[in-house]
Amino acid sequence: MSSKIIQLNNTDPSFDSEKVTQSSMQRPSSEPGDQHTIQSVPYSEDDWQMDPDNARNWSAYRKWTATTIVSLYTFLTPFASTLMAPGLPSLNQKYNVTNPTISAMTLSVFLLSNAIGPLVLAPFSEMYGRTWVLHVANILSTFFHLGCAFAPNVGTLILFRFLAGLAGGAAPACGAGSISDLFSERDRASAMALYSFGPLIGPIMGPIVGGFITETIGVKYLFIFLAGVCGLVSAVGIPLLKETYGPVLRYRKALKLGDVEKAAALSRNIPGSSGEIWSVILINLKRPVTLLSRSFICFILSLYMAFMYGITFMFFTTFGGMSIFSDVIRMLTFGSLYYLDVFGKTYGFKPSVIGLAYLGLGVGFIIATIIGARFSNQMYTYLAAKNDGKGKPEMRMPALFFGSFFIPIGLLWYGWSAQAKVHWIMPIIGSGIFGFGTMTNFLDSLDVLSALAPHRPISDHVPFSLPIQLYLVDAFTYAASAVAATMAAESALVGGLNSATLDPSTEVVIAPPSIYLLSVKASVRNDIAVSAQNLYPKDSGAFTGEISPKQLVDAGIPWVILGHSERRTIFGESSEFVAQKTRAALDSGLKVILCIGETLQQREANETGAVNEAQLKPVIAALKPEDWKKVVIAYEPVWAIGTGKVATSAQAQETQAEIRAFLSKAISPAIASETRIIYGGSVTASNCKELATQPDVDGFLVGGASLKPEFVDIINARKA
Ligand SMILES: O=C[C@H](O)COP(=O)(O)O
Repeated sequence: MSSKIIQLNNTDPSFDSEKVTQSSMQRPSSEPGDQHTIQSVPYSEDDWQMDPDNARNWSAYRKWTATTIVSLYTFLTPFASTLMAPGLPSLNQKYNVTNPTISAMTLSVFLLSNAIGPLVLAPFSEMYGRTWVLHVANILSTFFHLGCAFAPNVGTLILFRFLAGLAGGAAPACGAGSISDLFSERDRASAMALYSFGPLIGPIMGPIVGGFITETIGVKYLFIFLAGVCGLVSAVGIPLLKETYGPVLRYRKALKLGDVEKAAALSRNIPGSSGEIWSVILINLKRPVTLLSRSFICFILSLYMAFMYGITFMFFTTFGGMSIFSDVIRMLTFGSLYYLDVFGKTYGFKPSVIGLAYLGLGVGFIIATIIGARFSNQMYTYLAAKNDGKGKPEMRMPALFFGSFFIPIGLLWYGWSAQAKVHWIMPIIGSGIFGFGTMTNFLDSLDVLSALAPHRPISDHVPFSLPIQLYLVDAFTYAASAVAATMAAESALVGGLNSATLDPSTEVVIAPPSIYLLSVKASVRNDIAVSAQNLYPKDSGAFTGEISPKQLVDAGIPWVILGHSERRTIFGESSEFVAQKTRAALDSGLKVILCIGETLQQREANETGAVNEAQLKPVIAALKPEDWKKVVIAYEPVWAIGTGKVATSAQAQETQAEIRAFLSKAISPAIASETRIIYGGSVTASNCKELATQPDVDGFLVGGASLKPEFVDIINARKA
């Protein structure tokens, strides 16, 4: 056989959300005999929910202090981005810049790197904790802004702006995750409102403050001022903001208590803990594209939010007084420099007073954060109560509709009153109504995403950037806190495989529990296929809880394992039923890993050959000769599965040669020789090499060892 299949069959419940969840609900996971469950959760989720160190159990004062600091960090990024806009002409003069592209780049390079920053920094935040990523990035920002202030030429200025934008990505990467750490879905809206206030107020305050600084003390002080503000926020933030991220807190707590074993087990819940950091970063970089192209919900929400941000920024530019910044936005949004200067030209406000016209918007934002957030929470609670107390992300939607209603009203009010040149307070009131609708809207769009994905940096809602918004959507794969730990395990496992050097002549198929099929498929490298662990042999009908062959095919899953000994013994599946499933799978175009094998009792009674033949016969009867191209037989002696008692290479070879001989006799010698027969049962890195030398062992079905780094060695068993 030219290739073999190594199949990762995750029967270890540290990767199985259902078992982890059950253990947390029904019994302490340290209960004897629950060895699989306790591997990655040494004390249960229930214990952690009650733990005073869990950020959700902190005092209200501590929680709101943390939220305020996070909001301050989040404010800094858009503030830094727009503060220099009014100073652009002076910067052009200072650095002799005549090329408009280079001039625009000094401003916009920040946005570019700020879009990339969260993709790189988010994995770090989940490995080392959110708080220190925020602190370190802000300290670095301070230096980068100073670099801008003292840049000797425009190239250096662009470089430091790029670096400042990159470091500024920490707040979008960690901010919303911190809020989710601190508040449950039900009482998160007000905190999210405070958190979202920074990103919305930042781009408004930036040009106003920037204009004053440029006019009064000079353009260089824009960056010195920024560095000062960042330094100040660090000075307040470092002592006051403590780590909020659960997996890191639990790990640190175990270390502090000197429980090295528990710490080692908990570290498995932290992505990248096995050193595959770059692979995790790569997955993060790919994930927005994957989700944007494969999830309609993510796509449509991202599109909607991008549209809303576009309208908001177009709206800002009509106030007047931010010449270059307004022009850049206008070019990007209208494609021309069509000019509106409502408060400058229509109402004759001086440039320094135009900034005050933004106060109407600010009032709208504040009312939205108070009333809109409360309305959103009440609506959510009401709908959840009607649904037996179970909240759903969609329950945020009515509040979003409510917010959306005020946006056109505000815009019409603003535009009409300005056009009619009625008193200046009227367009300001219109802007307030618009601000109220926008803020309520942002909160609810983000809450929908947040509810879908509480543990990811999802509401990285720094305005301006579609890539950042798309990144938020990454969180969509992380459905609920109960599975977050196992998802982290998935991420680590897939990350480890993605970064490994694998024998190209080995075909690798991984078979996660069904709940992870799609996410694993989306994140695993292309040369590794994904398999289901079971199916039901009907394409339609009322078979609640079962997965049909057609559903697997529709989901792009090419393989399925059938006849595993646990299906046969625990679920009483007969060989006839396994044959029926095999037929249905092949009819749908799936490939099958067909498990057979004897119990210890049967081996001791010398019935191994007869048992294997009896399990194969119904399948042989159900299949046509050409079907066998799509079938791999996995010989798994039941006594070797999960017991640590691997079959000797001689036992495996002898039995698998017998199976091949039987195929030869029952079907044909050609099919017998072409069909791959793999071995499963306590395969490890230390026994795989010898097993792999056997002529009738064409690969392995690996359970427990597939969850460890040694799985890569098993895949490479035939490599010298
Ligand atoms: O499903 C997996 C196989 O049954 C083998 O499991 P194991 O390698 O943990 O013994």
